[in-house]
Amino acid sequence: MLLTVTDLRKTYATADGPFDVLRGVDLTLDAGETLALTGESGSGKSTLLHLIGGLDAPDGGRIVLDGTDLATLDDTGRAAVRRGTVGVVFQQFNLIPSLKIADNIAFQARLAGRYDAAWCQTLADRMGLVSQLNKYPEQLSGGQQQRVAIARTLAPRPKLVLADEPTGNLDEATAANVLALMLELVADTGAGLLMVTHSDRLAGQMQHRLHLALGQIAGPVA
Ligand SMILES: Nc1ncnc2c1ncn2[C@@H]1O[C@H](COP(=O)(O)OP(=O)(O)OP(=O)(O)O)[C@@H](O)[C@H]1O
Repeated sequence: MLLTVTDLRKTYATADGPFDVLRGVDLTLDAGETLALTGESGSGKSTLLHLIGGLDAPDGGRIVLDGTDLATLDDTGRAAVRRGTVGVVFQQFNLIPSLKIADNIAFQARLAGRYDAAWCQTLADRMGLVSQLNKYPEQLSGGQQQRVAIARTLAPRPKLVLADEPTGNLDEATAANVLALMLELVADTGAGLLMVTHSDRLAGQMQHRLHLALGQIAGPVA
C-alpha cells in the first residue's frame, strides 16, 4: 500500500480553546489509484493533506507513506519526503516569477536531484506548453500557469501526488481539461493521487471518493 492513514488526529489551539479538526481519520491509497476528498469548508481537508505531505505533524495516529512511518522521521527526513516521494499541487500556482517556464517546470526535479530533461520535455508537450517554455509566468493565462504547476510537481516523478483544489480558480471548462491532463499523466507515472475538490463533477472523474465530516471520514460517496 502506498499510503495508509490510521486514526489520524489533529487539534488546533484557538482563542475558544482546543478545536479537534481531525478525530480519527482512516484511509488508504495504492499506487496508481485516484481518490477525491470532499467535505464542507472547514472540515479539515487541507489539514489532512498537510499532515500527509509532512508539512505539519499530527497529534495522534499514524501516516505510513511508501513503507515509512512519518512519525519516525526528523525534519531532514520529512524534507526529503517532501522533495522526493510526495508532490503537492495547490490552488495557487506558486510559480517563480523570475524563472522562465522551462525552469519553473524543472525546479523541483532539480531540487530533488532527479532532473530528467526528456521527461520535462514530455510533460511540457503533453501539457501543451512547448511554445511557452521561454516565457515568464506573468505572460501565461491562469489555465496555462496551473498546467505549469502540475508539470513542475510531476517532474521529479513523485510516488504520491497531493492536490488541494488544483483547479479551484479556473473556469469550469478549463478546470475539466487541466484535470483530465493531470489524471492522464499521473496514470502514466503510476503515482497515487489524492485530490481535494468541492466539485462533484471533478470528483466523479476519480476512481474513489471519500467525504470528510465532523473530523472523520463519513464514508464513500456513491
Ligand atoms: N493553524 C490553524 N490554527 C487554528 N485553526 C486552524 C488552523 N488551520 C486551520 N484551522 C481551522 O481548522 C478547520 C479546518 O481547516 P482546513 O483548512 O483544514 O479545512 P478545509 O476543509 O480545507 O476548508 P476549505 O474547504 O475552506 O479549504 C477550520 O475551521 C480552520 O479555521
